[in-house]
Amino acid sequence: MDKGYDTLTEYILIKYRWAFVCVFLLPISLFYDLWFYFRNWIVFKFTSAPKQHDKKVKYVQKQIREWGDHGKNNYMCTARPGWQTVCFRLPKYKNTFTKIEVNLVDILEVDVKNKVVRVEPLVSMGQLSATLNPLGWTIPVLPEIDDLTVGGLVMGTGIESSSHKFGLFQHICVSYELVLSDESLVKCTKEDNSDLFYSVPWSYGTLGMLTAVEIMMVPAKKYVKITYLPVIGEENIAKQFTAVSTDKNNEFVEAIAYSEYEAVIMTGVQTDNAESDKINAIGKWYKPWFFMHVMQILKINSTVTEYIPLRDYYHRHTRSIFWELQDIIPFGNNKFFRLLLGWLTPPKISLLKLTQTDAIKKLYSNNHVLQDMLVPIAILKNSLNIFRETCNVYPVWLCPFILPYNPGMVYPKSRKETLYVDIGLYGVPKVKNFRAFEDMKKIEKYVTKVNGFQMLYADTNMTKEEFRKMFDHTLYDKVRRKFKCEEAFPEVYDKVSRAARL
Ligand SMILES: Cc1cc2nc3c(=O)[nH]c(=O)nc-3n(C[C@H](O)[C@H](O)[C@H](O)COP(=O)(O)OP(=O)(O)OC[C@H]3O[C@@H](n4cnc5c(N)ncnc54)[C@H](O)[C@@H]3O)c2cc1C
Ligand SMILES: NC(=O)C1=CN([C@@H]2O[C@H](COP(=O)(O)OP(=O)(O)OC[C@H]3O[C@@H](n4cnc5c(N)ncnc54)[C@H](OP(=O)(O)O)[C@@H]3O)[C@@H](O)[C@H]2O)C=CC1
Ligand SMILES: CC(C)=CCC[C@@H](C)[C@H]1CC[C@@]2(C)C3=C(CC[C@]12C)[C@@]1(C)CC[C@H](O)C(C)(C)[C@@H]1CC3
Repeated sequence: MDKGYDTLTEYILIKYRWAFVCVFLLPISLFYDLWFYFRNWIVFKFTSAPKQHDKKVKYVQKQIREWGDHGKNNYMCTARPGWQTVCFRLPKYKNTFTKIEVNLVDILEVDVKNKVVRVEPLVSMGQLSATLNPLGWTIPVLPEIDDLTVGGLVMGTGIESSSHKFGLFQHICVSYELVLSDESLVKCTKEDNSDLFYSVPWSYGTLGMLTAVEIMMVPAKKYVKITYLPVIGEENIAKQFTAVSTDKNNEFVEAIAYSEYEAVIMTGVQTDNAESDKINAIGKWYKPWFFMHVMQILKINSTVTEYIPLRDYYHRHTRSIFWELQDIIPFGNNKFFRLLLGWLTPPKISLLKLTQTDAIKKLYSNNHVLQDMLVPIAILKNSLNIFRETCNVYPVWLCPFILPYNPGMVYPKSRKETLYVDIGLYGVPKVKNFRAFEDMKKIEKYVTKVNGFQMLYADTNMTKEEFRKMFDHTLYDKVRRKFKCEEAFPEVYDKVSRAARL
């Protein structure tokens, strides 16, 4: 038995998680997907969603009224079960708060004239790209995990390789409709109720219940022409990555760093015309995992160009859950496994969460890093060095984004639009004697010092004071007082801190 496991059962549950995943979770994931697919298809066929919307919003209002009638004696949260969310842990508060059913799952209107799509909060990214792309449209920032929802991305945040042009998910949203704690339904935009509009992003459901969102649309083309540029050398990586991120001709920019010295920078533009010998439908079940495919290009060490079908590009990290699936199904990228069972992957993140044992949770808590840190791109090299010294996790995901100087919790302290970069650390730390709490706290302190931000789907070890230092609560506090949120919802920190999550 390997060192580090307390019991034989713990050893088996962790080492052979793949057996459970392959035999049970993959087929269950398939049925789960099919069910939602057909349910949505029927909704679409009978175009009943817009009519149902008002009725469903009234039901949200009714539940909030009842909460008021019952003396407002505890906080409210959505009734969405914690295991369904794209977040590492389960929210503890779902057991104690009043749960409001916000069962709004439909795309309401595709308004081609005004280039806006109106959606309900439980619409997922997979659903949105499947619906809009065949119509010749897309949203400018489409975060890549299929199961991410509009509500979660608005109330938290979302990022994608087009964010260097368009910003974070909230920056492509035109309006939000919310039911507030006094059961009133309000719509907010940059012009109307602007304080509320700017306070909603990163508020994690602590201002009201979101019922609809209008999102900008842009035309979609058939392919993304992607150029892979292998880069060697620390200095070069930061320099070239910054250069391509500031070039607005690039519609998509991301990089994967495989070590301190090696990375592949990827830039893309949409096109309808492809050279047929260079088309690569990376989304097909038998194709290698995307990060492995990119690693091969690093080995070739010369620039490669390919044409990837748009939806395959958007969901390129879905099949291997970035590089997380290799720890769960170690042979998942094997050619035979892909041919035979690749079409069943990935297992649903929600079902993985639902079925994980305490031993696995302990392992991920103590010996796995799952974090996205957002820092100004000017200090990319220094940040990579600090993260490597502290946890040494590779591959590292790099995704640039523009952060406008808008009111709210997250803006550049320089008070002018600034290019930032999301540094995604997902994997097993290779430093000796990794101490999850202390080492991540060190990183959080560094990120605050450089005016950066932590993505809050991940664990945060900050205290409330430290959290308030990273995220400016001035406008948020004002809006909470104005809309009487204090009696209805906890503060963000009390929903995302370690104490609030299991
Ligand atoms: C509210 C609504 C409105 C729609 N409007 C239109 C329309 O105006 N015009 C049109 O042609 N089609 C519309 N559709 C149907 C949708 O476009 C089809 O689901 C899609 O064509 C299937 O594409 P695919 O086979 O490539 O998906 P796949 O490649 O099989 O799906 C890949 C992944 O995308 C996600 N996904 C795909 N489809 C759905 C779905 N329907 N619901 C939830 N998740 C999904 C899943 O996560 C799945 O894992 C609508 C669907 C909905 C729910
Ligand atoms: N590429 C990317 O950008 C990625 C982003 N993420 C992160 O994943 C999370 C989104 O995951 P997802 O599963 O979609 O969302 P979640 O269910 O995790 O929701 C996130 C938060 O939004 C609140 N919320 C969701 N819907 C509503 C609503 N209708 N009204 C009020 N509050 C609402 C939830 O409140 P409550 O707790 O009350 O349910 C919760 O606090 C975000 O935090 C995002 O930053 C993760 C991976 C990739
Ligand atoms: C900004 C971007 C692109 C963020 C991507 C974040 C993903 C890599 C994260 C989000 C949720 C996440 C933490 C998750 C996991 C891996 C990394 C994920 C997918 C897994 C599947 C790892 C295995 C775990 O046992 C468990 C199932 C709990 C989690 C669930 C959430």
